[in-house]
Amino acid sequence: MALLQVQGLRKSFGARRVLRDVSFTVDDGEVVGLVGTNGAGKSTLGDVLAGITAADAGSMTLMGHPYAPLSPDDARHLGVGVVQQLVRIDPALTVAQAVFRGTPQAGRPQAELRRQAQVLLAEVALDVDPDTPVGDLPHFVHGLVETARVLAEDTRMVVLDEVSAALLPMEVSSLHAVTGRLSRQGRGVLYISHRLPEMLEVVDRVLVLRDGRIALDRPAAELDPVRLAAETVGEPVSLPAPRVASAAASVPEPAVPEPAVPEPAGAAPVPARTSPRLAPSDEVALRVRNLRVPGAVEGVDLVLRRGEVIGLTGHRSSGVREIAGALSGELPAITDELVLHGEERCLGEDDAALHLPAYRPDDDAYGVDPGETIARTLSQEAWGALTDVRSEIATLRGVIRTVHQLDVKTLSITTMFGALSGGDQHKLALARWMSSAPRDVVVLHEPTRGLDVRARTQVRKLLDEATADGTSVVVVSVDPDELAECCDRVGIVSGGRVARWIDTSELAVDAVRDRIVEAATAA
Ligand SMILES: Nc1ncnc2c1ncn2[C@@H]1O[C@H](COP(=O)(O)OP(=O)(O)OP(=O)(O)O)[C@@H](O)[C@H]1O
Repeated sequence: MALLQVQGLRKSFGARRVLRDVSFTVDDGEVVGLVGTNGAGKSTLGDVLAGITAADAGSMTLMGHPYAPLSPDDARHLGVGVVQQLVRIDPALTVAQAVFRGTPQAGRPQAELRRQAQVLLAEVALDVDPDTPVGDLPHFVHGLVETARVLAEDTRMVVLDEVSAALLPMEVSSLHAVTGRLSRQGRGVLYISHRLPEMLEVVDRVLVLRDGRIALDRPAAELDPVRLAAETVGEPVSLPAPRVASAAASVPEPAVPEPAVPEPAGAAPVPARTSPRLAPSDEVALRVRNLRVPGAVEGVDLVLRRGEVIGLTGHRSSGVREIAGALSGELPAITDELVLHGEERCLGEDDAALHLPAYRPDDDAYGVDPGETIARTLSQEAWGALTDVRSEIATLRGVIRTVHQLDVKTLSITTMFGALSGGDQHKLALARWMSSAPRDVVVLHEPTRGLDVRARTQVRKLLDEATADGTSVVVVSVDPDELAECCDRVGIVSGGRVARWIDTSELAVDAVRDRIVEAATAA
């Protein structure tokens, strides 16, 4: 008998039919991956399992008993724990209180909870003091605190909704160790992720949610990331090409026409390749010599050419966040030399004025009002300045074009921004930010986080357009695939310095990813 059985689940939001007929099972001790494009309905399914939202039709059983939770507490009580995507824990709680909230242990003495929390936090590889207020933690840590809470609970089924999205490769390994432990305890795990190569390492079976149904249910051993990406979008996908290539090394388009429908699983899909772009110019957009942030950055030299994209990555305590903070002016910094757009500048002890515009998906609701419509969100200031119906029509056409180009799953541009899926919100927020940021030198934190394979290509196109216009970009990321796909060079930060630069030109994306992981692990 299956641990969890889901049969004919349906869920609509107004006219938007998200889950049309979803049926699947999860067995005791089984780790099942759930993938789908942005807006496919993965979190909606997680929310139904968590008792956050009710299905319109269909049935579920857990351990053979009817399962229809009325709230997250009810779901936990019945045996299902869910770590939600974009979870926000009450900032006033300490980490120990957050880990044990709602569990049978919650009433135990604080000292005991503190001790037990320390053990669970170590299991999820989270190096924080259990007395730290949750409000002091970066957002990505909330998912790990919730994962520690799941370990403290006595649930039979666990849903992990994009917990790995903002984690470093070594942190993902710790998460996978936790997943393995849950499985050995006989618990079932539903693991939702867009990071396909990593996901395939940990799951037994994969479900693809497409067009409101489970379009594929297959053992992980029979899949690879390229095939799975194709199954996810329902058509052959582009393999990311090296970002910069000489004409001789450029990868030709496939000679065979692409089939309109997906190949049946078992036959290799025909991969198209995105074209590599030309090398950036020799003109220096930013030169920083001996950048220091007291206590964190020991002396970093950066040279960023016009139209170039460089990446920075490293362990949490490597200093990479502080380098980014210094570049965007959030942290005071000192340099021996600073050249920005050909102009010599000076950063002294009292003058930390390097204010490069920075985009962060971590910002609450991406700095956008979630109650505002897509139309207003994308048209921004221009909306208030509209003087006649023609400019209004032109603005709305632009909004519709963006929504269409970015493949945002919505029936109308009057939909509230906050009602979009996490990935669709991120895509639109980034497009909005890129269109309003000065065409200059910018810092992007994890520009493809939580995006499906097609959306990653769209973001890369946005980057290519911006760099072709002369913008230079510093990408700060934990995800080696993102760095490999987006950057011309990647700096591995360790001990407050760039320990090594990896040149991505003319290398396949997998080769770059392997080098980044190897260098970051060694550092
Ligand atoms: N409360 C809501 N009101 C209206 N529409 C909603 C609501 N919640 C979800 N939706 C819609 O349901 C669809 C599925 O969203 P969901 O968050 O489940 O997608 P997802 O597969 O998790 O996507 P992502 O990978 O981007 O996180 C989206 O089109 C979204 O706009």
